[in-house]
Amino acid sequence: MKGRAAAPAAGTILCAFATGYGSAFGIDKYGTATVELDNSGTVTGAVKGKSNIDTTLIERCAERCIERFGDGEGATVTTDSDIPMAAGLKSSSVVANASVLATLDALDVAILDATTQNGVRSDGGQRRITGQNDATSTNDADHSVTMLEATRIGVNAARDANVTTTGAFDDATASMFGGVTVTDNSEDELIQRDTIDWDVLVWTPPKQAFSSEVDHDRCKQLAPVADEILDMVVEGRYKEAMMLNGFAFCTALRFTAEPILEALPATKGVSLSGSGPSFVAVGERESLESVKEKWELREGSVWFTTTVEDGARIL
Ligand SMILES: Nc1ncnc2c1ncn2[C@@H]1O[C@H](COP(=O)(O)OP(=O)(O)O)[C@@H](O)[C@H]1O
Ligand SMILES: O=C(O)C1=C[C@@H](OP(=O)(O)O)[C@@H](O)[C@H](O)C1
Repeated sequence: MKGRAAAPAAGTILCAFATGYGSAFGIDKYGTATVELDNSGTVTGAVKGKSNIDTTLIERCAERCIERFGDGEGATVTTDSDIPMAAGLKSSSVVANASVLATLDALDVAILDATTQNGVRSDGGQRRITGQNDATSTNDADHSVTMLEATRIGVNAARDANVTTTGAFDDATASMFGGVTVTDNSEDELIQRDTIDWDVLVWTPPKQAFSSEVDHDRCKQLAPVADEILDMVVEGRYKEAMMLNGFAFCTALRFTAEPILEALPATKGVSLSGSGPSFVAVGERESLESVKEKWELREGSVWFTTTVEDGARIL
């Protein structure tokens, strides 16, 4: 049996390194995973076109799905992603979500949408929805699982593979569901989800910053600031939250805040994304064009994308 899935990248509104509360939004750039089950009893990972990448994360995603829903199968998991790795754009959440969904698909496990299951969707008049933590999140005997629980499988695989500090449930839900998500990463709980419609400008410098290597103690000192930012996020003041998050985490993670200054006052929605080194700016395309001109004077790539309302999907 074979399964295939895609998941989008994401940008940061509130980084979870300070308090465990985080917020992120899905963007229109995707990675995919293909899973082929076999009788070997062993799971092997591969990254298309690259041979020097640690495949522990994607292997643990498939293994966790097989341990829970399978019967000792082996598998080959292959990812194909043009999302820069360790750039702050959630490449790890993307491949984890895609690998989990592809494995569940290959195992013929039914994937339930927690939002429709609860009878609420983030459309029409009800923009912001809260309390999506499904009580009956999974039914192993029935061979079914909600997308929220599938997200938790990937987050736990990321913990197994040591590619995360808090588990990054904020990034994982933004990628799995699209829109804006707000989470408590210490409990892997989804607090809030919202839909937004922004143009997004990204600057990715030619460097890497691995989330597992951040100075967590230094970030924790930002707790009082992170509390203020969380209040803004819960009120839907996403752009102001990003601006404050950007200045705060540039200080803690020792990045220059110059790209944020360059984006002001064109947009308040500008931040370092995750553990960096990418920066993201959001708003109307016209006002972001002036930011693009300034960011293009820097080394690396500057590109436009948009937010996405839908997240990961089976292909
Ligand atoms: N295409 C991929 N295939 C397999 N694993 C990947 C892929 N992209 C990223 N990863 C995993 O994610 C890790 C990077 O995660 P992280 O440091 O959190 O950066 P990011 O911000 O990009 O998520 C890599 O070390 C690798 O384990
Ligand atoms: O590993 C983690 O716990 C986190 C990683 C960060 O993202 P990146 O992986 O994009 O740096 C950050 O945004 C998130 O809130 C928490």
